[in-house]
Amino acid sequence: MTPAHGTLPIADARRTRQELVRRLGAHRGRLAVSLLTLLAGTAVTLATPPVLGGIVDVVADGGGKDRVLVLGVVLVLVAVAGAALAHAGGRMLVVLVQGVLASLREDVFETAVHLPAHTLESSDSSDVVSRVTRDVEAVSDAASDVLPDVTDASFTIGLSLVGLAVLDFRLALAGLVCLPVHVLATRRFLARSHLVYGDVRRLESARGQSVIEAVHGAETIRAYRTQDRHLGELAAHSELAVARQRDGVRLRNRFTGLLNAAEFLGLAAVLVTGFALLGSGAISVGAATAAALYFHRLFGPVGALLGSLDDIQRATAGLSRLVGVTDLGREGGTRDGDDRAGAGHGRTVTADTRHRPAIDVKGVSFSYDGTRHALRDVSLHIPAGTSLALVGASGSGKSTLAHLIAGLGEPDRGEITTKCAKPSRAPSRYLVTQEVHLFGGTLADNLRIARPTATDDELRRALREAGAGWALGPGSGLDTVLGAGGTALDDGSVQHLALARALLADPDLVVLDEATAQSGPQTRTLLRTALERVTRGRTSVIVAHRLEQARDADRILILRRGEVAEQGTHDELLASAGEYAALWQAYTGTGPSSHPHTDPPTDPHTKEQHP
Ligand SMILES: Nc1ncnc2c1ncn2[C@@H]1O[C@H](COP(=O)(O)OP(=O)(O)OP(=O)(O)O)[C@@H](O)[C@H]1O
Repeated sequence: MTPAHGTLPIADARRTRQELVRRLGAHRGRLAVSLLTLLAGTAVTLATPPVLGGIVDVVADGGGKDRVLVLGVVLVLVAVAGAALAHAGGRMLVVLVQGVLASLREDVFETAVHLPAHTLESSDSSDVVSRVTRDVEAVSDAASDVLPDVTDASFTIGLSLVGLAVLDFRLALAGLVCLPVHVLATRRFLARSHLVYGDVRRLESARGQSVIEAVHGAETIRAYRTQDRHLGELAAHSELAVARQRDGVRLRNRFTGLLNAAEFLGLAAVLVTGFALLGSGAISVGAATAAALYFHRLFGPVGALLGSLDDIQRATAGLSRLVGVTDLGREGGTRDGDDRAGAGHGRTVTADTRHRPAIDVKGVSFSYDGTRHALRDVSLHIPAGTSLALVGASGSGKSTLAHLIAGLGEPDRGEITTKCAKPSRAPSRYLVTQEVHLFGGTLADNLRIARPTATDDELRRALREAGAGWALGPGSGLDTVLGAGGTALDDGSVQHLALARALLADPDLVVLDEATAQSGPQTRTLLRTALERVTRGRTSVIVAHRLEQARDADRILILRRGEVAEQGTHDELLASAGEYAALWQAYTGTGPSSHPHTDPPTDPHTKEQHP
């Protein structure tokens, strides 16, 4: 019953860059040292071509062996120093970037683990899995294998061109002949590979989703004998993914071919220019040799740089997907009653009622399948700090509306806005549903999911206020182990714990969907008190399962087939003698009254079919 569709968000290029700069900026000192070390390594090796050119000149002039020997020793020293500096700089850079990535990875895991169950459910589970595995891997591999090479290659290219220009600017110009081909090939490659790699990742995700669905639903698939259909779907997804991967390989081969052509063109231009300059006496044979060597030195780095582009593209795509997840946690907004969004960001304990939002729902329509409306043109207003009860037959759209207000999903039409008196931060939202997860661990662990910093006293207070004082009685306590292998709790008790979590989370907006559906008559009064405690002073939306919950709310909205049938206070609605008044009469058996003297025997809902 979740209105959200689609996959998890992906950060745009600007936001991804911003996040990268922010994370790297925190280590700018170390970053500068590693880059300077790499630059120094490249600068040292710049001496190689002129020294080799010097050897050529010495030999051509018939110079002594000693000078050749000295130049030979210089060559060795240059090579050793260059390699040592490149190694040290590269290592420093990798260690730094891996550290930054480790913290990003932790944030992604943290956010993913604490995402509201409904957000996870509404996205393909393989999307989440592929982000925390393949995307993290792609970025991490690029950081270790590609980044040092790319940095080194960039420095080598820049400094080699400077070296060429120092020998003779005409040689540098000749070398630049290959530039237009490089630029054109690269632009074409980047424009297309971006799409192709995006598609490949999406198709791989879809293929993963088919596998996960088939595994999860194996029993059902067997029972309905739909193995062939599922295998067919899986094969179709695989074929699409492989076809797109093939497009990627083709694109890359074409790109590499163009790069090679450009390099040979450039080398030919440098050799011809060197020959001409030598003929006019402008440069020596040694200088012409050095120029050819400088240009030849570019082959490797340019190839490495451009050849890494697809790794960089892949890593950038992965990074955008990772930042998309961490941004979800940063928004800190919606969290499920059973799940806490990322620790450290989001959850706010506030006694400041100015953060309680007023909610405006304007002309909201929503459909799960694009044909039947679950909600149609719903408008309502919830003043800050007040409660609204949603009443209606089963299937009338209560849960859909409640989930949309909780921020899970976007309406197809219309808008839902929140406004608070102190708009310094987004109001925190909390959704309590019937599906309450208990994690393996102690009672205290299970409560601290809602507020990790809560003291034992705060946990006890929350339990008492949520009507779960039994959890502190003899034989129980905060250290009681719950979940598999521990104490089993009945559904009603679990609901009490869910409400205790809501109290600990102390949200500005609380949405209670079926929060008390499990209660038997004995616990009903306790839960009613707990519910009153959770909603008191907070903006709250309650999917009312019993009409006394509606009576306790500040306002009531009756939904019929996804549309608003009536809304008002309990007394107003009784006075208007409409649908709510009729329900109330049937519910209490007392006729119009604001003081029912019996607990209603049954849930007043009947199943409703939408047109
Ligand atoms: N995940 C879903 N996919 C498709 N249709 C859905 C989904 N969840 C609900 N619906 C449909 O949307 C309509 C509104 O459902 P919704 O659950 O919001 O009603 P409700 O009033 O909360 O019902 P209940 O009291 O039984 O929970 C119904 O027709 C229902 O069948």
